[in-house]
Amino acid sequence: AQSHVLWPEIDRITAEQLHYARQGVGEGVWELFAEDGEMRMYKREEEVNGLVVDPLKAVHTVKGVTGFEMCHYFFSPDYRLDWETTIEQMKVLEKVSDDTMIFLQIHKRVWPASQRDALFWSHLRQVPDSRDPDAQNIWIVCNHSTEHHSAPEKSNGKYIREKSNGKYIRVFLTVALVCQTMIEPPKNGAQITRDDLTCKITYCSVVNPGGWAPASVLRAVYKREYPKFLKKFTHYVYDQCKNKPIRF
Ligand SMILES: CCCCCc1ccc(-c2ccc(S(=O)(=O)CCO)cc2)cc1/C=C\c1ccccn1
Repeated sequence: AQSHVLWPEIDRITAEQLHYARQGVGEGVWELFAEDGEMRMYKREEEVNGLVVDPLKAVHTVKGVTGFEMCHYFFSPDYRLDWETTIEQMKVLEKVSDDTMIFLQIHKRVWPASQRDALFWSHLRQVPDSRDPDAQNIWIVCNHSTEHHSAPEKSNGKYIREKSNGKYIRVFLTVALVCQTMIEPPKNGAQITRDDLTCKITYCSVVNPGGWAPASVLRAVYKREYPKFLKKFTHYVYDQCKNKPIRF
C-alpha cells in the first residue's frame, strides 16, 4: 500500500493512534462509565462547535485468542455484519491492499437524530518494534474518515453526483483497536494451547456526528452501544477461534 496516495496519512494517523492508545487512563480526565468483567470503558466529555465528540477509550482482557485474531476479525469486511449491530449497510469502496481498505457504512438511524453514514480507510498492521521487550506481537487496526470519489458527501443539500444518495449526514471518526498477545508458556514445555493465551485490548474511538444531534441523545447512544459492541465483538472472535488453530 506504500504507493497509494493515502499512504502518508495512513502511516501518520496509525502511528499517532498507537501512541494515543498506549497512554494510560490515569492521566487526564478520563471518566470510567462502564465495567463488565475485565472490560473498563472510559470517556472524556468534549464538544466541538457545540457537537458532542466525547473521546472513548476501552481496555479489556480476553483469554484464548491472539492479538492478530482479534484485529483480523475487526478489520475483515467478511465478518462485520456478524458482530456490528448498528450498521444497516456496509460496502468496500476500494481494496487498497491486503491490509488497507476503504469502507462506506450506513448506520441505523438513532431517533430523533438524522441517519448517519461513515466513510473511512481501515488499516491492519503488526507493530514491529514494541518498546516492551517481553511483549509478544502487537497488532493495530486503525479506522479514519476519508473522502472518496464514489461516495461524495452531500453539500448544502445539492447532490454532487446523481448516483450519490447524499441523504445521510456523514460522521467524522478515528478509531484504533490495539491488541497485544501475552503467552504463558506451559511449564512442561508442551505445545502452546489457547489456555496459554491472553489478549490485551485497547479500543479508542472519537466520532464527530458531522451534523447537529442532541448531546443527551449522543451520550445515551454511546453509553448504551459501546459496551454492547465491545462485549459482542470479543465474544464473537472467541467463538470463531476456539476450535481453530492459533494464528499469531
Ligand atoms: C446520532 C447517532 C450518531 C452516531 C452514529 C454512528 C456513527 C458511527 C459509528 C461507528 C462506531 C464504531 C465504528 S468502528 O469501531 O470503526 C467498527 C466498524 O464499524 C465505526 C462507526 C456508530 C454510530 C452509531 C451507533 C454506535 C455508537 C457507538 C458504538 C456502536 N454504535
